Amino acid sequence: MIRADRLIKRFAGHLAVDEVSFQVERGEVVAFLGPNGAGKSTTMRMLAGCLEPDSGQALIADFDCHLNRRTAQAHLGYLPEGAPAYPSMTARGFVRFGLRARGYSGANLDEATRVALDRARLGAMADKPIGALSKGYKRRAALAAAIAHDPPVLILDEPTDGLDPNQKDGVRALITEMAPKKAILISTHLLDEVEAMCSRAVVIADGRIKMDGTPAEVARMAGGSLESAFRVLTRPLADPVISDAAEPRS
Ligand SMILES: Nc1ncnc2c1ncn2[C@@H]1O[C@H](COP(=O)(O)OP(=O)(O)OP(=O)(O)O)[C@@H](O)[C@H]1O
Repeated sequence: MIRADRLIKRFAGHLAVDEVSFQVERGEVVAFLGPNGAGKSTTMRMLAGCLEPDSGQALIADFDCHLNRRTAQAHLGYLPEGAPAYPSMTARGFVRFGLRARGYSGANLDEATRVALDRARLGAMADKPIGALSKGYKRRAALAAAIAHDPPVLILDEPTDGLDPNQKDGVRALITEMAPKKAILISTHLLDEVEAMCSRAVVIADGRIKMDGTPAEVARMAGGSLESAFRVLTRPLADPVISDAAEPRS
């Protein structure tokens, strides 16, 4: 359902994404892991059809994200980094706006809006301007808009960023609930999140894929802990190599 095939992206000569390839099938929740600046958001933006790759192909539900962008995006819910871009709109208005653009109207529009706001737990905040919401509620407004049309593919860039622990649990539960019918790619820096809800982890550093496996397989390559594996796999090239790969850096 999601396919990155040798994606390459340069910014002013800097190679941000370097021949990245992986796939996500229906029923999978795949974690996209990597240090700051590794190339996660850039890859996700290319998969979402928001950024053109220099070369390689991004496919959503077998549709090319650039040659066939509108059809690909019809199958996709994308939560970008940060907050929705319309601070004077309410969260409800923002969700309705997105649904209308996708052709929803009348009772279907009302029902899809109600379900999305409910699933993202907006509560009374649904009718306040987005600009007046806290960071966590802004994030939830964006999440509601991403899932409102019940797409088969979700690309969620740090979906729990800015949420308090209870709300993090709520979003994880929502992702787990949606997982059987969807292909879901999430980026996160929270390794407990990966163990709690992801069936696979793709690790990226310096724009290149370092490992693609189940969380247990990734953890096993460095003594059984995801944190140690993350450190070993994403260690800057200039760092000295530790003789025992099973030991995390201090
Ligand atoms: N629009 C842009 N113009 C120039 N450089 C960019 C642009 N977007 C990203 N980059 C660079 O590309 C590299 C990858 O950035 P990206 O945002 O994809 O990383 P990331 O893995 O999502 O990081 P983080 O975990 O901090 O969100 C970085 O070096 C970043 O500075």
